[in-house]
Amino acid sequence: MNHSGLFIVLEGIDGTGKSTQSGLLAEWFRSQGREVVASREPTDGPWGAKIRATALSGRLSPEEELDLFLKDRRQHVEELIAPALAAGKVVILDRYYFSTMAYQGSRGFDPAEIRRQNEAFAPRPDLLFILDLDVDSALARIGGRGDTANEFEKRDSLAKCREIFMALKEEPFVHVVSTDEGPEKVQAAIREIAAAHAPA
Ligand SMILES: Nc1ncnc2c1ncn2[C@@H]1O[C@H](COP(=O)(O)OP(=O)(O)OP(=O)(O)O)[C@@H](O)[C@H]1O
Ligand SMILES: Cc1cn([C@H]2C[C@H](O)[C@@H](COP(=O)(O)O)O2)c(=O)[nH]c1=O
Repeated sequence: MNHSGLFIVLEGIDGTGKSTQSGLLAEWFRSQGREVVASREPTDGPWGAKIRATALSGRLSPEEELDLFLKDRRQHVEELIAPALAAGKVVILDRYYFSTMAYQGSRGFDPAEIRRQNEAFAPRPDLLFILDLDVDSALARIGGRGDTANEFEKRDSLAKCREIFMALKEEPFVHVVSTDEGPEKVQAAIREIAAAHAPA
């Protein structure tokens, strides 16, 4: 999909700092005078809400879960992402179909097939930041946030998710950023890469 906007996605296992960094990045682009649409997946729409409920009540079957994420994303692309990019805005997502590759891939689906299914309707981002942190540190941060690990945040599953994310690292639009250091340092690294790609 050709567009005049800038499409940035942040990915990584739970607790790596995606929400923190996407908020800071949106703030920075707005300070540069850019119009920004920041969003997340699962979305706050009907399908996304259904998915979020299962984080506490217990996960659906892998097939049902994948179906809901695809339904949520189709609505997200149609109603928010595609129109914003067409209008030349900066779109910043906290998770996208790479999370589907990782989390539903860790439940037995082929990540490459998930990617093919999604890229049939979901535009590939201009920049993908994979925030990387070891699983135990990520789980500790979830605890530090005041949350207890939910049904999506089991240690062994997150380790598999991390592997699937890292398998993307050689692709030209992918940038792996360790979040071992403080939020400000991580954001400085992200902004340096984003600035080099932001159209004048
Ligand atoms: N670089 C960092 N160093 C230390 N703590 C951090 C860093 N970035 C974020 N945190 C803290 O770690 C916790 C998790 O951060 P955040 O919620 O942004 O992660 P996330 O990747 O969006 O998690 P989830 O996928 O579970 O929503 C928060 O308490 C946040 O304040
Ligand atoms: C987009 C997407 C997300 N997930 C999982 C990953 C998370 O554990 C939960 C909720 O996301 P949040 O970042 O904690 O808000 O959903 C998934 O399994 N598949 C996906 O496609």
